Amino acid sequence: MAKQAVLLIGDLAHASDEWSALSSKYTLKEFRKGEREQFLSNCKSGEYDDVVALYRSNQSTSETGPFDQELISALPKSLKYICHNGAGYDNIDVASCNERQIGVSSTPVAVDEATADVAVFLMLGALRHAHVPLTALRAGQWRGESQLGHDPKGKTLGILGMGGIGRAFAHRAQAFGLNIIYHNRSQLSSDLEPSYTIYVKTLDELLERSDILSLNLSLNAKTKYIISAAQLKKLKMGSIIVNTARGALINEADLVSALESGHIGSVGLDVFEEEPKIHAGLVKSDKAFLLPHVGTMTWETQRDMELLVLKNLESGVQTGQLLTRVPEQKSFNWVKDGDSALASKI
Ligand SMILES: NC(=O)c1ccc[n+]([C@@H]2O[C@H](COP(=O)([O-])OP(=O)(O)OC[C@H]3O[C@@H](n4cnc5c(N)ncnc54)[C@H](O)[C@@H]3O)[C@@H](O)[C@H]2O)c1
Repeated sequence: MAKQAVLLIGDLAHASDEWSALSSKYTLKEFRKGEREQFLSNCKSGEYDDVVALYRSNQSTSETGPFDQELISALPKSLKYICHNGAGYDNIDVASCNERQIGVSSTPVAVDEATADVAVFLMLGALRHAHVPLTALRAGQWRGESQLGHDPKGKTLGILGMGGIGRAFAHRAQAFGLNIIYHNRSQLSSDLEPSYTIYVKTLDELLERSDILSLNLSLNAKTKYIISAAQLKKLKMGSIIVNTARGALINEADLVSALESGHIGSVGLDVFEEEPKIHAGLVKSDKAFLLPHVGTMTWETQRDMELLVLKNLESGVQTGQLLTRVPEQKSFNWVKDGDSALASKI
């Protein structure tokens, strides 16, 4: 019997050997580099007509463009699984995948620790206005215009979105003596909810009580601009915002106005509304501690993410189950539930 085919889109940096080893079981096809038009044309020509599962990533969006309705409708009829490398998958039109009954997995869990580490780094950087001494030192001005910062101890940290990264951040934040409150779509079950956190029922209450607000929820049509001028006003004067989730959760222009007025004391941001473009008001602000979306950029985490995508791909092809299927697909009757016990150990 002919081997089933799997397709790699974009590059692998850490799991090339594991990918190559799959050739004993599957026909390996690759679209490592190219343009969207070329990829669409390959789909139409029948080149991928035997492909059952594909590997893609946030990075490979630069080769194919987003997996939007146009691209998903061009994918071969044989395709059953899109195994995505990235915890965020806002560049995949999941609704179109649902229509075609294509399963989609992402890489939660593997990203939690590294991204939470960056959230801590950003929180401390924002509390200390670290941008000023860092740039002064390299300009030969020693401390330059550095001013006193703030301690985290005794402040209230409000976490919006208490998933894997939110919980990993809470775990770290506890060590700094912060009081931790959170708001989530629903309160976490007792086995998931850390004992040192308090659930608040509304976003408004979270905003009103927080000294530091951390965004840890996913971006979708409902959460875009969840923090805009009206929500920023509800935060205390001088409060701090940390965002490691997605830039478009915050209206960046409103954020810049709030920073300029002093209502927001400082920000620590890893993500931006129109990456790689950054609002000029943020770039020039001494109150903004900024990183260029490096949340998961460690050797260990990048390798774990690549391996998890390959595990999803194999699990899909072998058993019909994805280990870390995106939550939007969990209620469909064509979905076979993954082995959640296994997924939680990854
Ligand atoms: N900076 C980076 O490099 C980086 C790395 C990994 C992930 N991320 C981003 O972080 C986000 C969170 O990742 P995660 O793995 O913790 O996701 P997750 O799915 O485990 O958690 C998200 C949480 O947000 C909650 N939520 C969703 N909508 C909400 C709403 N309207 N109000 C309140 N809560 C809501 C969900 O209930 C869930 O508990 C991802 O979606 C991704 O975009 C960024």
